[in-house]
Amino acid sequence: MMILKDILYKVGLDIVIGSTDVQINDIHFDSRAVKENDLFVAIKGTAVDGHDYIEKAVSQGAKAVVLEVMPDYQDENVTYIKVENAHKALALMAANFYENPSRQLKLVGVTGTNGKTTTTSLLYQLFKKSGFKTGLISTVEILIDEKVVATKHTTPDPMTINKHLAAMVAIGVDYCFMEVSSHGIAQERVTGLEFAGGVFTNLTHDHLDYHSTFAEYRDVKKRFFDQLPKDAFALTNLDDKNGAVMLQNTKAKKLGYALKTFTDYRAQIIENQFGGLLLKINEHEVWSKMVGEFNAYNVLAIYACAIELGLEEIEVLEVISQLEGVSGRFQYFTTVENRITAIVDYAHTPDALKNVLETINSIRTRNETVITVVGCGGDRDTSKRPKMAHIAAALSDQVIFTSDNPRTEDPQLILDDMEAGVEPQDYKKTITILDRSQAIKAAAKMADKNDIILIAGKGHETYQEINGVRSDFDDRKIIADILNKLNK
Ligand SMILES: CC(=O)N[C@H]1[C@@H](OP(=O)(O)OP(=O)(O)OC[C@H]2O[C@@H](n3ccc(=O)[nH]c3=O)[C@H](O)[C@@H]2O)O[C@H](CO)[C@@H](O)[C@@H]1O[C@H](C)C(=O)N[C@@H](C)C(=O)N[C@H](CCC(=O)O)C(=O)O
Ligand SMILES: Nc1ncnc2c1ncn2[C@@H]1O[C@H](COP(=O)(O)OP(=O)(O)OP(=O)(O)O)[C@@H](O)[C@H]1O
Ligand SMILES: N[C@H](CCC[C@H](N)C(=O)O)C(=O)O
Ligand SMILES: [Mg+2]
Repeated sequence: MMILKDILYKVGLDIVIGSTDVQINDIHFDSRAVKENDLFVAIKGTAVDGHDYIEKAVSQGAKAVVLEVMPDYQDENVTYIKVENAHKALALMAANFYENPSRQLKLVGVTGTNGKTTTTSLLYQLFKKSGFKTGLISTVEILIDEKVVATKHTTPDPMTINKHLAAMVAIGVDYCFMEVSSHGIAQERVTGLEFAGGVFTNLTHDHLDYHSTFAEYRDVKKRFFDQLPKDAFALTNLDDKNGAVMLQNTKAKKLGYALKTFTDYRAQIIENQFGGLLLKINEHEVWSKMVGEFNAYNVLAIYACAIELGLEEIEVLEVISQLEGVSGRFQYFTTVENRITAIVDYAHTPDALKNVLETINSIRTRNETVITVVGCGGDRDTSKRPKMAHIAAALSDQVIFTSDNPRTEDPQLILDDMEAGVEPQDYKKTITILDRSQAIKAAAKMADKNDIILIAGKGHETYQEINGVRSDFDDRKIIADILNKLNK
């Protein structure tokens, strides 16, 4: 409960009709959740306009409404507040409502197309192992130190973020690592949070349905760094074409990390095998269980971040060698009988798929066959479909195209979009099997002694969404069961 006036602190108000001296129980941006004495925020969304639900929210007991356009009909018992940007207002009000928890711990945001979950989860593990109470807000889960909370978004809405940050503060969490998605920045989900640091991983093709051009996608990511305070650090990957752009206008301390460019934090790959990476960071050799060149970037980023947050170099390097891989990211096992390796990876962008397949190709020791099972999500960027199919076919020996959360789309049409990207010389390598478990089964049947099966796109996910309905589905369980049944 909080007085409306206090909730509105620092929210620029255009027009106020009614009193701001009223008690507010809770804040909602969905009319369906509004109860007696709540505040409703009307948001113009991508599907509908929250302004159409103002009367409904009021009829359910809303005491105040924050909006961008004043309605013709106004209830005299309700306070109406017009703001310029309701997304921004919601974020600032959420921070006020939970008493600005981000200021009471050290919050670090990680943005970029790929590597956010990996980097934040490794940072969480690193700080836990170094003895701190730690928080994590990620695609896979939210962790309030050791308490696990399920999540549906990479970057949740501002009420959810602030609620969980407040729960972290309440139990004495010192550091929280969170993923900052481009949707999150564009929709102001992270506005009003005080960050101690920001990290940029990389920028490649994704979400070009939502951000209409690559330049727009890049500029949204940059906005996160533009908003960092002076005493924060801004750490960027200088081997990425857009790495330097992120720091152009930031007030924060500018830092770089790279394998190929001379900058503040540098690493060298000495060995890259299935068992992990041997890296040289600052003249020290460090072993990591993470696999592939792309993970060398993730490891270097967490090292730099830990140093910037004041941890001791030698201790950090020691802990890095103990860190485990992240759920559904290059998660693999090998069968006992025929030494078939099955890898489940969350590669759902062209660049991620290319990295994972190049990693597999560079570290396979014999002439094993690489069999890839991959699909593309429905109701998401259609332009990445042919690109992902092209990469899968070019870099594998056999490919099975299949479904990955078709959502409301016709699964066959998604596969048609994908197939259009396959080069004629690769046609004979590819087949399509709509049903994902059948596709995985076919891959398992094809696999011979020492072969490698990559199952890409779903990683940690435990569902398959078809026609808007989610059913239980876990790539890891399915491949393990089938290989077991086939006695491979
Ligand atoms: C495209 C997108 O990002 N949509 C997000 C957005 O919803 P929206 O703007 O589309 O909302 P809308 O349905 O048009 O409704 C507008 C407003 O009317 C309200 N409403 C609606 C109906 C009603 O009866 N009453 C009512 O008040 C809604 O609550 C909303 O406030 O704001 C909602 C609240 O924060 C999000 O849940 C929703 O995420 C949807 C479900 C989604 O799928 N988002 C994905 C694309 C996403 O956000 N992904 C990113 C990045 C993923 C990654 O690459 O890692 C993420 O951070 O997860
Ligand atoms: N630093 C990196 N550079 C390029 N590719 C990476 C990197 N780290 C991980 N990947 C690849 O991208 C996939 C997704 O990784 P991760 O889940 O860490 O990314 P994310 O940014 O959190 O993705 P999302 O946008 O879905 O939240 C991995 O499974 C791997 O294939
Ligand atoms: N956070 C990403 C994840 C995609 C994962 C893939 N399995 C899919 O469903 O498309 C998105 O919403 O675009
Ligand atoms: Mg993620």
